[in-house]
Amino acid sequence: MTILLGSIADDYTGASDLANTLTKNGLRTVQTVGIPDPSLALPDVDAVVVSLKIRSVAAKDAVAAALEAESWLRGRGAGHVLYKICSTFDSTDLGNIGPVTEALLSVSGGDIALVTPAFPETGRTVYLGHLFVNGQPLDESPLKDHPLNPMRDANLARVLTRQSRGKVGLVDMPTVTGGADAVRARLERLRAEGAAAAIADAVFERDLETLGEAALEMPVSTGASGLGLGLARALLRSGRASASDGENDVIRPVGGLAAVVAGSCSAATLKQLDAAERHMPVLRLDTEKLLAGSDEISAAIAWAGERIAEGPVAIAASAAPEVVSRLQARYGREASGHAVETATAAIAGELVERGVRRLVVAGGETSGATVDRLGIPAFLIGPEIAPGVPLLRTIGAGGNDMLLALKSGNFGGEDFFATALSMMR
Ligand SMILES: Nc1ncnc2c1ncn2[C@@H]1O[C@H](COP(=O)(O)OP(=O)(O)OP(=O)(O)O)[C@@H](O)[C@H]1O
Ligand SMILES: O=C(O)[C@@H](O)C(=O)CO
Repeated sequence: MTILLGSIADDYTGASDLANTLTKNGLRTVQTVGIPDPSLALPDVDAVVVSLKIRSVAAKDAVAAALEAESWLRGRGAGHVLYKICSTFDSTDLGNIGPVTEALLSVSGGDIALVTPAFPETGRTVYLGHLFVNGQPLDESPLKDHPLNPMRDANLARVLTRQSRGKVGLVDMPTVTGGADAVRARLERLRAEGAAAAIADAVFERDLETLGEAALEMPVSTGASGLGLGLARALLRSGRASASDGENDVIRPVGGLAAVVAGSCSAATLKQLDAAERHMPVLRLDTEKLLAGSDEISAAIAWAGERIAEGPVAIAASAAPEVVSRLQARYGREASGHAVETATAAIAGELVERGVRRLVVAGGETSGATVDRLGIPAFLIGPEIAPGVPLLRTIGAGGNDMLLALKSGNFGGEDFFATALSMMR
């Protein structure tokens, strides 16, 4: 297998989001969970997205994991590696976007990376280096209350500078509008001034096509699905890849029981859970009890056991910002996040033990913990459920094929859970 485009995703929902975009734009794509075992038979593809769970870990651990994935991808021919980050630039000042980008550059012989989280299809745009989420500056959007990495600064050059050793420049909108040559010239100037990363403006898909064309000539870039779209279209335009129609085998029915497990506390997920109550039983976990060590997991499994034969059920740790803050004040931000993830993953694991084969998971960290717990090695990419969320089919799960959707916290319309389950048979 020779890979044209390699990607390292900092979380699993982000990986499926990017894999969805690459597939929709004509690249045959597979999503692996970590570096695949050599015994895993992967289909012949143009792009591999290696999912890692490194968004919220210490920078040195994120760098080590990303470099290992980079070496695996380059060893299979990847000429360009995209570091897939969140379209809302989720990270902290000690965070990993800067260190991982710089480490990938240093091993690949590159000297500057284009960086843009723009993904216009889901309302993420970058103008003069500032990120807007559905028209609101990042620091005024619901992301200001994120449980793990509250985003309180919309100026991405400033955010990235705080995480980086090198200088951070800007490829502004007038430059992007000038086309790929203007972007190349700007990058040349920034490089000469010693910048190792350049935040790039993008508001429309055509901006991402321009950036994709320029980025493809360099070994490394960092961005969200929008940059993936630009890179995929540039690969097709260059004739190096030819458009594919996607994988039909993905939607073959799997049968079994169906469930939703949610750990995302995003405004979108909270609304989706309220809407789900119209279609299915929804259990809201008591996270105080969960962390106090009471038997909340067994109680949740017993609750599901009484209902699931009749149809899908949903179990959610998700809570409003003030509830999350109370738990964090008591146990600490990382410890409470980790404990809740471990519990939701354990619940998902038990549900699968009891016959669930169609599973929707909401939240990146939650999905990472769940997919790891289930030991799934890789996914084929199916049709899109909502922008940024494809239907996934497990690869290498033995006789236990499953259909999954890993929903990024902020993605999907109000009826996302019902829509996703209706596409899984
Ligand atoms: N009630 C709660 N109190 C405290 N933390 C919680 C609670 N419910 C969930 N969490 C934690 O909040 C974090 C939510 O992060 P997660 O990545 O799963 O969702 P998200 O950030 O909305 O999704 P994405 O990363 O895809 O945007 C997880 O660590 C989860 O365990
Ligand atoms: O880019 C996004 O917003 C998502 O793919 C994601 O990474 C959320 O975890």
